[in-house]
Amino acid sequence: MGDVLAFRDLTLGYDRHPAVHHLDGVVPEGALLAVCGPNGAGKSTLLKGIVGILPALAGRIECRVPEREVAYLPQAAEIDRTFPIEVFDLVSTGLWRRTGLFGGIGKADRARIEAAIAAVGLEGFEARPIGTLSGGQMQRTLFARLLLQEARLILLDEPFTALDAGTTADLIALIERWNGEGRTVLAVLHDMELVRDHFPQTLLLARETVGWGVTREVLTPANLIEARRMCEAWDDGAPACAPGSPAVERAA
Ligand SMILES: Nc1ncnc2c1ncn2[C@@H]1O[C@H](COP(=O)(O)OP(=O)(O)OP(=O)(O)O)[C@@H](O)[C@H]1O
Repeated sequence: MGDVLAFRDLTLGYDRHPAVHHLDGVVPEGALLAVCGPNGAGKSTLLKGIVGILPALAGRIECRVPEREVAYLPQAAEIDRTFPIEVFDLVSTGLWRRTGLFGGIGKADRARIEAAIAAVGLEGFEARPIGTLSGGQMQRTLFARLLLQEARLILLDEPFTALDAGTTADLIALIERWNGEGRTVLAVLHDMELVRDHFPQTLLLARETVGWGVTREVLTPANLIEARRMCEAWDDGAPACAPGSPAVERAA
């Protein structure tokens, strides 16, 4: 198995101010990688760069997985819960890439959607409008959709924020199942204990890389202090130091 992602002197940012600076490294296929760092370290920005929402200011991302095989779960705050859609229909959108936007849902697909809803413990919630769900139920719904996507590369931005221990444990079990199937998972996480227990590899980011490798070697007290120091010292108004470059280079 090769690498699914490679970052080549990557700089990402907003209005030409870098938020992720000179990132280099590769993510091997099948990795279970935590992306950690203080608030404002550039973690969400990195995921947005990988999915192509944000073009590179300099350097590049090589993504060896076609777009249809990449799944992305943004932070809960970025998801519009007022959209009038029921749990079943939202979960069914996990099949879009296979069925097409207007493709019908057959009997087999209905069974798969129901199985995904059951797998996240939401049986009986199929007809509930998503606006009436609790935060934990909403996150379970989004994981059910991810289950149907069967993506090779799964990007999760703070998937456990504000979830109780039971919901977190259930969703971690799903992540470990995906990883056991050979899928690559990158998750932005703030809970260092959870990372140490479940994520073998960690990228510690503070706009630049503080450490990247085996979790227990990266998440040392010295590295965590250094990450905080680097973020606090960062000048948000600093210009990017190289001219613009193409966005994500992606496998067809
Ligand atoms: N849309 C935007 N426009 C301008 N600046 C932005 C935008 N989004 C993020 N930033 C800035 O980029 C920097 C990195 O933000 P990012 O959201 O990637 O951090 P993070 O590590 O995910 O933080 P957190 O842990 O707080 O979610 C921050 O200084 C932030 O203010």
